[in-house]
Amino acid sequence: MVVLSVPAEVTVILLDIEGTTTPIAFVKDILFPYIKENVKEYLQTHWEEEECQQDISLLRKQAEEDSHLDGAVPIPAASGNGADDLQRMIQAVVDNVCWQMSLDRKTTALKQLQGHMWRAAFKAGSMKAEFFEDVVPAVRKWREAGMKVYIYSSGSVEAQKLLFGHSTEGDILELVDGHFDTKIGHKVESESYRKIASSIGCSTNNILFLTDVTREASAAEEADVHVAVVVRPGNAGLTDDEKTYFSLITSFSELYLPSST
Ligand SMILES: CSCCC(=O)C(=O)COP(=O)(O)O
Ligand SMILES: [Mg+2]
Repeated sequence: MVVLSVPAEVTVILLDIEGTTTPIAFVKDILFPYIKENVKEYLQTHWEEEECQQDISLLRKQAEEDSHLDGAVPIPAASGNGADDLQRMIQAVVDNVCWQMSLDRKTTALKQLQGHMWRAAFKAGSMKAEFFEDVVPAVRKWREAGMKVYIYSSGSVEAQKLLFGHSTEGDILELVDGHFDTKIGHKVESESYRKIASSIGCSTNNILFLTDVTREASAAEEADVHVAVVVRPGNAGLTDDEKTYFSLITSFSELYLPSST
């Protein structure tokens, strides 16, 4: 087995979700189709609720910022003129959400709505989050060795908590010391990692970030964060240069903590 030694200065392990702790297939084949199939009905049922109105305001603001993009879908402001107008607005939000999802966009607006929609499915027990089998044993071991474990995903903090709270391994939320999402900044921007370190109260070089996306790994590395790229079944392939440049692991069990036995 390949072993990757964790530098002695590392005290925090920061984990991506999709493609790192959790199969991309679970996200693409279960989580995302749930949104596409249910978004219209969800909006019709929850339209009057404050949380839903906040989600729509955020989506509308994002749609304005996106107006210069090819194929962008605008969301008109409410005119308050009857049922037809409401149905037109709902359809515009549905089309906007589907357009964003067709590009796998990671906007805070889209991720916030998705998190709110998944809540019902997770709480009803009709959806359970999948984790690779090495994840839970490794995280337990790291914590026993004194490491802090944080999550940084484009999925909203609320969605992250749903996944960890309702997994095929049971409720594993207690294994996580804290969560970050795109509210702190995007994962391909170095500044996000500096803000995460500052929020945890450590230096960036005390963090080891595990992700499947090399652009995220590069951004973290630019901020002086240690990184390893996680290679999992179903993940996007890496170029030869990326394979040479980055430390690669295929399982969390390949990480060796000098402080553990
Ligand atoms: C709580 S994660 C749900 C999956 C998701 O929406 C997503 O965008 C995953 O992105 P990641 O940053 O974890 O690769
Ligand atoms: Mg990922």
